[in-house]
Amino acid sequence: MRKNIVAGNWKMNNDLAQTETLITDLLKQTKTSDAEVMIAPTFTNLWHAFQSLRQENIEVIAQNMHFAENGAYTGEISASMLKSIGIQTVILGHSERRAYFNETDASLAKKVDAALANDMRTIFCFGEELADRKAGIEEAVVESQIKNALFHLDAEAFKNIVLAYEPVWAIGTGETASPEQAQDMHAFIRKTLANKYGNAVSDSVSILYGGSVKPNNAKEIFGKPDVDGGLIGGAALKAEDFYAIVNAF
Ligand SMILES: O=C[C@H](O)COP(=O)(O)O
Repeated sequence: MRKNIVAGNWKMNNDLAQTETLITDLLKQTKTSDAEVMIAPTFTNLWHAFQSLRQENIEVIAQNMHFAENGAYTGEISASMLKSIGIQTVILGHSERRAYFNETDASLAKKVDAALANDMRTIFCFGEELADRKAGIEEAVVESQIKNALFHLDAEAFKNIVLAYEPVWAIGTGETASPEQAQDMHAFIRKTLANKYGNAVSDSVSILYGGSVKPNNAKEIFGKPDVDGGLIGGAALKAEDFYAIVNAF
């Protein structure tokens, strides 16, 4: 079902002590919106964060996982390992994973399958680079990322998929897509889904925007009809800023 979601992607930030401090600060905040709240700490802090927040309205999610169930994949973590410590949701396809760790639409399709096979929810990220937007091919790029990684799925699978549109040029740069640019792309994404799966699927999938969302721009971005929340990087590292964004709905 389509929901408002605000997910904080902590990326490779916060050791255990810093994680404890940030969680303490998060628990001091008041939520006034209906948004589902999630945080994605590093793997080493998932168990601690999960234990600290299991009674709270903050879901602890993973930033990545491998597509295999187990085996000789040094340094990797599987869906069932995440499930075994209570993690139900995983971010897949972040542009940093694609850029620095050679993740491709094909490998991401396998990861999505592994998450679904383990009954996990996926926040699937995609988005164009600056050169794509300058060349006017941003919709074609986004369409191919979605098609190549997700269109082998049946309609039922989309109950466990959340989409996150993150234009690469807006991530960590302070340069946000305008609310209109975000809305235009989100409407295009919904149309792409509708063409393949029909309106029942396209209307029910949450589509998040990510890329320099801050307390001072969240309200305008979240006010657009096809924007169902945000995937937040830098601003998720300060509890007050993160909750100002959560409460922007
Ligand atoms: O996963 C989060 C996105 O990469 C956005 O990061 P940012 O809010 O620091 O631009």
